[in-house]
Amino acid sequence: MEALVPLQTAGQRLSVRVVSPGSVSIRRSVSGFAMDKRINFRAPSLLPIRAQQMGSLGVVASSSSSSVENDLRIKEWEVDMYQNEIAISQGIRIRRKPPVKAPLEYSGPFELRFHNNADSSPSNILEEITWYKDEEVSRMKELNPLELLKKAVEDAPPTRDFVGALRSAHQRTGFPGLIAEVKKASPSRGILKENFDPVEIAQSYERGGAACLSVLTDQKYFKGGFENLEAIRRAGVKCPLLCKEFVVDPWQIYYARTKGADAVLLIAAVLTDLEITYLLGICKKLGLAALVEVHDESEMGRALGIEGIELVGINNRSLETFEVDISNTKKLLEGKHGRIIREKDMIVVGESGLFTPDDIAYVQAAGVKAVLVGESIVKQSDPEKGIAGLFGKNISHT
Ligand SMILES: O=P(O)(O)OC[C@@H](O)[C@@H](O)c1c[nH]c2ccccc12
Repeated sequence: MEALVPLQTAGQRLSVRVVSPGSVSIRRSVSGFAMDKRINFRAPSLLPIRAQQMGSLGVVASSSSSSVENDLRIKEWEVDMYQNEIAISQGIRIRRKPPVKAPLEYSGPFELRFHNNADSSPSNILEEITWYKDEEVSRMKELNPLELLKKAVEDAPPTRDFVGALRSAHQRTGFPGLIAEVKKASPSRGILKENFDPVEIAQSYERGGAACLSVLTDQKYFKGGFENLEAIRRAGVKCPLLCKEFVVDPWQIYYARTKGADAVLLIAAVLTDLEITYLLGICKKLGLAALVEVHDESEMGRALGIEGIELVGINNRSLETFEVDISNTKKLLEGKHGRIIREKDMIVVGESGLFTPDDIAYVQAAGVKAVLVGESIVKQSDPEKGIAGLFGKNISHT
């Protein structure tokens, strides 16, 4: 992807280059010296339009470099503001970056609006994680450029069938297929397991009859890591693996694929419909399944309107308040939404707060064909037995 927009202004040259689906690099050359600036975009598929908008700089740029820089800042800021507007119109409360005041001399469509949303501390934990992720991903991208990841993906072994594994476990056991989570800690519960050996836990889950595994890769808030995903895959575990991450950029999907993931999580509270559609396309191209996670009616409605979703997760925990209520799964599967899900034969995953055979029976009666469980099984000294305890029955293959 090399969309080039060369702009000639007095004494200097600007060019905009698309470096990855989510970012462009702007190069300013003045008398032989080049300076690069990277801008990340919220809605990557809007990129060609954005690049054209950048083109208008050619008209507004003057010979003074500080004014060119300010024009750039204004464009960058406006792009963020447009993207926030789209998110707000879809009922998304999570802001993807800390709000920034309008650049100097700004006049335009957002003139009267920026102070409404100018609180610069995150409103909840999900927003905090999202803001941190944005920075973290920018750093990681520098170390692992997309071009290299794309090459690595070409040589990567094929992915395993995540959805198929859930369906066949459901058929084999008569219970919802289990996605067992390798989880050391969480912001709401603190450390769940002190002597945490991800490979041992994964193998124990597999022996216990888990259909798939979920591996938390977020380091800062969940004490996870991509090295856990890699190690579990390398240890010969056969269950398909879900990379449990806060995806805000397409680059993360390529990265997950190179680290051994078979599926990724997409959180509807953070991503716009267009982003979900775009990221689903990348997953498909890379042979990955996508678990689209919703928490309320509005997110469920959005997810059902997006073409090509096979797996919907209903999180019983609010990532904004940490409140857990397993009746959320039932509530979101009643009425129209439940009907659409049955018609489309989608798999719904009941997520979080499941501890007992009664809990499993409750969400199964509500209509889920799979469950995602962390705390209640990871905490057991023998996670394999933890699974039998959770279902009230041994569900292993033997
Ligand atoms: O440990 P629990 O309550 O069984 O929950 C597991 C899983 O659902 C939870 O970890 C989870 C669901 N969605 C997420 C998104 C990000 C991080 C973590 C999660």
